[in-house]
Amino acid sequence: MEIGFLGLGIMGKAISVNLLRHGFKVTVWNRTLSKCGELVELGASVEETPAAVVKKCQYTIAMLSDPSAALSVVFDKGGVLEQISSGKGYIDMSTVDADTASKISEAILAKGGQFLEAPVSGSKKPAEDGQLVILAAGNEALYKEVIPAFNVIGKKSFYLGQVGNGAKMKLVVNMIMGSMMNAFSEGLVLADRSGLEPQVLLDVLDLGGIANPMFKLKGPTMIGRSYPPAFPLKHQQKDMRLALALGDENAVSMPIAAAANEAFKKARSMGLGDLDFSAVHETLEALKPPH
Ligand SMILES: NC(=O)C1=CN([C@@H]2O[C@H](COP(=O)(O)OP(=O)(O)OC[C@H]3O[C@@H](n4cnc5c(N)ncnc54)[C@H](OP(=O)(O)O)[C@@H]3O)[C@@H](O)[C@H]2O)C=CC1
Ligand SMILES: O=CC(=O)O
Repeated sequence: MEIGFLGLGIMGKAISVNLLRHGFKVTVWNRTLSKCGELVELGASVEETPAAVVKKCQYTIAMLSDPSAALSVVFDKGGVLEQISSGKGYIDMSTVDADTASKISEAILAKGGQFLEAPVSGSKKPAEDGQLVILAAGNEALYKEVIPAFNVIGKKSFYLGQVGNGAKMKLVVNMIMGSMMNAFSEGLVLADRSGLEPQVLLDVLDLGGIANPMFKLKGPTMIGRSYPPAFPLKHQQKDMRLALALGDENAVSMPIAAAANEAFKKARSMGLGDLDFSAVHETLEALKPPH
């Protein structure tokens, strides 16, 4: 199966490499074209525009930073819409809101193409290992056609029905994750400031009912105040913002998510947006050196 791939950031690169390793032919494009070099060394082809990728491939996957990037790659000059047509499928794995997914879907359908939104849960390492959770919605026939690729990309795919449901599910999951990260961070500081050993807190948490892979993975680096980006903080804040907007639309009060969003915004204002989202830890006053 020949797959086009648009967007070679942390996730797009890991997914494309994984597809190549499993024998898929992959043609890539990235806004900063120089980032395609590493993929070419691994056997990928490269094209100079999203339109050229879509022209070449029956199926094209996108993995882009946010709604504005996802829209730009479809609608701008040299974009997906210029070449999408009957018999071609476009699969957007970016985390966006339901309105953005619907706008893209309508435009692709108007040109005779097929559309699937397929945001993913899981970060850099699960992407490298083909262990993502895929939250697909839209054209069910296209979903079935691309299952061989989804089986390589993820450990489980969900088909969630109409376009928008994938985006909503992803935003709900990341709203919970962002809130958890803030509670975890406060707990690490509280343990430290009250005279406990944070590493022992991690051991206790890991044996109890709230043990989870995120605490296990991020805890040690947070204690060391090191935040190499797996999931950039600016994207987590974007997801909190979009989840809060979904809450507004549905009159769902989310005070905990709102507070978490403020913490991520504060982290961005401190210049931490490109670090891992666990860097929200640095916003806590207690971590700052005394004056
Ligand atoms: N990292 C993670 O753990 C996870 C991320 N996600 C989601 O996946 C998506 C990608 O995340 P990630 O790979 O981490 O992000 P990165 O910031 O590493 O990569 C973003 C990608 O989007 C491209 N891009 C940004 N703006 C534009 C634009 N205006 N036009 C065209 N391309 C653009 C970038 O191109 P360029 O190289 O030129 O800047 C790059 O290829 C996001 O929606 C994120 O929320 C979902 C699950 C996990
Ligand atoms: O969107 C991020 C993730 O870890 O999932």
